[in-house]
Amino acid sequence: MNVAPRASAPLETAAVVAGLVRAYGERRVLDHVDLHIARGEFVALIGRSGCGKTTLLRALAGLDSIQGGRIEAPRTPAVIFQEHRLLPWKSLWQNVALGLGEPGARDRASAALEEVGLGDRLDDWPRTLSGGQAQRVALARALVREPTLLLLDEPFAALDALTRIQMHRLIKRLVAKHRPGVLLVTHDVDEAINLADRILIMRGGGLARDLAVTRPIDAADLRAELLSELGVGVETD
Ligand SMILES: Nc1ncnc2c1ncn2[C@@H]1O[C@H](COP(=O)(O)OP(=O)(O)OP(=O)(O)O)[C@@H](O)[C@H]1O
Repeated sequence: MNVAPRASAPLETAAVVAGLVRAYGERRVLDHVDLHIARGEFVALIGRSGCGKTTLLRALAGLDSIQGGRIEAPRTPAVIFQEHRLLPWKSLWQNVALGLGEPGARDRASAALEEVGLGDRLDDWPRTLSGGQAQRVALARALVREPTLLLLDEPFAALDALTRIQMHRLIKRLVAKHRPGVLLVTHDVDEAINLADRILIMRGGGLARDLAVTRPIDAADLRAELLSELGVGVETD
């Protein structure tokens, strides 16, 4: 029997959010938010301080209750925060292997640490790491479980500019390889432009804009558009 090939493979879903409501008392921070993230897609979420970015990320992570709507993700999402959140009393490989279970946990942790360039530091302690190295371990710990959804809450914000560039390259490479869907919360417009396939602008309890980033891009134009959307404007002197 001949089976006709499908014209285009359907996008594998990393997360679906429909009609999401998150409220503190009477105040709705998220007011009917809809969002779809596909596997392998890198989505950046930007918006003014206090608009609800972290609230959306925490709801997706299952860390907070929601007051309406639904969130579907095929597997438990992995989350990386601004601080590394490594356990100081566990070695690097033990941090990465947390919850993996035997057998093979050390080997899997070792391979994950190798991927982030720390394969020679397995038995070291978190306190011996720089900020950038600690975030690499957090990345290894997130990816070792092959999550279908990776949630990033400003993980590069506390790093110096050069380390941030290195981390951008690393995460781009690892996302292309492991293909989780990614939601990155960031204040940094240039970071969003550099990393994302789509940039969402959050405003007034919802996603006000959904901009596809098609490369090659005119970064200056996109930057100006994003700044204008964020109500910052561009200096002209
Ligand atoms: N536990 C809480 N109780 C009451 N209000 C809260 C709570 N957590 C957050 N909020 C409010 O919800 C709104 C959204 O907060 P959220 O942290 O999601 O914003 P954000 O966009 O991530 O901000 P920032 O960019 O400054 O990190 C803010 O007005 C905040 O004051």
